[in-house]
Amino acid sequence: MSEDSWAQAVDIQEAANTSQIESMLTVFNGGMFPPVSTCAGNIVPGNNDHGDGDEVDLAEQSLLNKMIRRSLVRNRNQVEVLQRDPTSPLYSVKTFEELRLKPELLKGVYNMGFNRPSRIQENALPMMLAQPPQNLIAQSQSGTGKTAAFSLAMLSHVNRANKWTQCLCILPTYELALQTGQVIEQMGKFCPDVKLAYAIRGNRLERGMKLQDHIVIGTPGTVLDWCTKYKFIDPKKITMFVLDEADVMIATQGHRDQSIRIHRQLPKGCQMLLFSATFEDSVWRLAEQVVPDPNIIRLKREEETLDTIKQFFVLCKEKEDKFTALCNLYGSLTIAQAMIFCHTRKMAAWLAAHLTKEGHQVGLLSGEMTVEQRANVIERFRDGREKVLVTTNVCSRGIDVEQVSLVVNFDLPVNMDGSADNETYLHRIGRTGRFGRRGFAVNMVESKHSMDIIKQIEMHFSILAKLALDDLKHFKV
Ligand SMILES: Nc1ncnc2c1ncn2[C@@H]1O[C@H](COP(=O)(O)OP(=O)(O)OP(=O)(O)O)[C@@H](O)[C@H]1O
Repeated sequence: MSEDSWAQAVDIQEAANTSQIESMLTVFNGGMFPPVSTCAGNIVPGNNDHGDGDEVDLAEQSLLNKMIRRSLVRNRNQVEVLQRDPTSPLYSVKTFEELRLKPELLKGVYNMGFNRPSRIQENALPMMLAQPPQNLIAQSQSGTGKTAAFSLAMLSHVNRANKWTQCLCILPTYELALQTGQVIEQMGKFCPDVKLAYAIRGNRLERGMKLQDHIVIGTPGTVLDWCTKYKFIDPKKITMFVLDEADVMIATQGHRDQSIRIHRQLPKGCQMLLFSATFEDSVWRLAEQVVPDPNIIRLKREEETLDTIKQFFVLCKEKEDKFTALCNLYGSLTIAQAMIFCHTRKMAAWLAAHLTKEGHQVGLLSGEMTVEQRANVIERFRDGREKVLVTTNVCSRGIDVEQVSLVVNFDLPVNMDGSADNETYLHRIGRTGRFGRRGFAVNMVESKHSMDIIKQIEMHFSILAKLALDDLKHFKV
């Protein structure tokens, strides 16, 4: 891909964003939204009627508690059932054996407790392993096994006899790089001679050394330094380049610039694999321009959300009201584990401090913390030592903690221009409902603006109202 094609693609993307924003503003100004009613802590189904008239008042928080409890009990055989349901993203026709994985990788997969591939694994693996190598842009819902899919591709791809880096995988955050590296290590447990290195902040190598690790996983800034400044990696020898959370990697300015600079050094013909749960239309077009002749796996809009995640919103008056609502929900948060998303670091710190003052034990993870602090918080959360994690968008993507049954959007996700950030919404709620598990997402709505945001999200995915009404049918107590 030439520098020009990146630049041209970026222009098109920015133009598309502008028209999208304009159309959103038209809707916003159209006065479609009824006034926000103020019933702090009441869980209201995400119905089209947002405040007056026939809204169903579910004031008893116990209802959500009961729903979560029941769902957790029912979680047990959910995966097996879904993997036999042709409409599920976990369904596959083939077995792992039929995907022709090397025996040591098959052993690794089964050792992780995977019985059958998911749809994305079944479809993407043959494309990623084909000869001659083929590029791929792939979209699949959150928690459906994308990480496992490209990890298997990298482990299959390396030639162990060659003692240099052959696969490069970049992702947007430190936590995600660590987590994905751990998946590769687990999956490659029976391929001990395949080596992996982490190009992440704080991992310092001796100057002048040449990496012999076959796979390098990391964040774009450090990977770039390792390729250009320190020359630990010879980028000309890379034959597989993976971008996870590819939409942010190619559309967010900082990541994009670094990804371009890394990509420019790779040899022509290096296989490119792009994965994400979301690709906004303009970003998809951008991806198609930067990846030569790609295979494509793309979801329809209505397939993007998972039926297993039930979504609600709560009407509140102001920040303090949201806090009261959250405390009322607290019993539900700690049944399994919960993640609470705030818009800013300041708000996350405020919320964590107030919850702690109320006697609740919570973890706090936000971008200004040191990498050691961040690693420590996420490890404690993974181990269940903290059942509730208060965080920002830094944890919205990719983090895989299977016990998370509830996501709370204390602040709804918004773009810089104040419009709904639909992609981040999907990633945030996707921290629950991992690989067929049931999950709940509760959105705090406290102003006309946030009601507008929830309405935009609801319209975008056409999902909130339908799921909530279904819930009422099934869970009425
Ligand atoms: N074939 C499988 N069988 C059983 N469990 C699986 C399988 N593939 C992946 N998993 C598990 O499902 C969970 C989600 O997988 P993974 O993290 O790969 O999803 P993802 O699509 O990358 O998610 P995200 O979009 O959030 O990044 C993980 O805990 C993983 O171990």
